[in-house]
Amino acid sequence: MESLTHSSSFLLPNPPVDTAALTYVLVVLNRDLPRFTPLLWKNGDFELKLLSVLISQICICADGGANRLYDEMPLLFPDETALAVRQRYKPDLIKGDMDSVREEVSQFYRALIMHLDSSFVSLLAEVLEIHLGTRIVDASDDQDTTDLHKCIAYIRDLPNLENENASTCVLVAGALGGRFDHEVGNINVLCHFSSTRIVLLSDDCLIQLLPSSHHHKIHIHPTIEGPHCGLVPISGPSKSSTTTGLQWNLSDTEMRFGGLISTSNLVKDEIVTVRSDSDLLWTISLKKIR
Ligand SMILES: Nc1ncnc2c1ncn2[C@@H]1O[C@H](COP(=O)(O)OP(=O)(O)OP(=O)(O)O)[C@@H](O)[C@H]1O
Ligand SMILES: Cc1ncc(C[n+]2csc(CCO)c2C)c(N)n1
Repeated sequence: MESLTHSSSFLLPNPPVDTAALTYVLVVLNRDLPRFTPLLWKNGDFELKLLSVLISQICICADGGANRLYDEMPLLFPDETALAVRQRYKPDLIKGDMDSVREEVSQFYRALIMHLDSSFVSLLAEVLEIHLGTRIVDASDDQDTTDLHKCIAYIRDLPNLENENASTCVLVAGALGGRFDHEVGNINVLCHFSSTRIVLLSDDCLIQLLPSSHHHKIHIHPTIEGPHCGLVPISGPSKSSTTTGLQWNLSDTEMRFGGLISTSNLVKDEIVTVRSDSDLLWTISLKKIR
């Protein structure tokens, strides 16, 4: 069976080069904006941003997630004007049923053409006819899937990412805390799009799916994450799960809700390995100091 490698190196202030092996897409949800969100925005610099349009790194707001970006991103940069911050962190797309995003916010981003200082960049944009204002996609006709689901479906179907599902990683900011129905809905999105790498993030922890189709090798970065972690059989009972690198390892162990699930575990090594006959959620705490 093939092995998948996982790493939270996207949260490091200076990510190692191997982070670039994945194409990251950021989705901002309608929940407190994690304070590390600017770090996830590899393309916060507008020149890089333009280049990154060409390599498909994008930021999408799920409906009311745009309000969070508009209201809360400037608070993370108290020495700058709100306008300067909003210009730098402009979403490429706002998608959802549009019952939460405020009109002034969608109007602001729709009209926002990135401020271009570099004549080379503006010329390139002109030649390539790149539209720099935010696209707004109203998907209010679908009341059966969540806004996050709609955003992931959009990413999965992007023509230039279609054949690169395995090397695309969607980082979802603001996925946890607050309403439990939303949290469960977000976890359900991990299960629905199980072949897409998706990481749910809050200030406190991250959650991702470890599909049973693969063995898993998780690189732990102790400066930013751990030690608390958990493994949860999310799609039904697991007859056999085996791990290394944890304080309480599983060894061909059965897990199910109502029986044993692995919560309040601790990472011990810098590499954790997991294999299971059932899809598991991996969760690890994130450190406050970053
Ligand atoms: N409290 C929360 N916890 C976790 N995720 C959330 C929370 N609130 C919103 N989200 C996420 O942000 C997305 C956009 O939120 P938004 O409030 O715009 O959704 P909504 O469709 O208006 O929700 P609802 O109509 O149920 O209030 C949701 O699809 C969900 O993924
Ligand atoms: C059985 C069932 N339960 C809840 C909803 C409602 N719902 C689920 S996702 C969504 C869109 C939220 O942006 C809405 C309104 C439904 N359709 N079917």
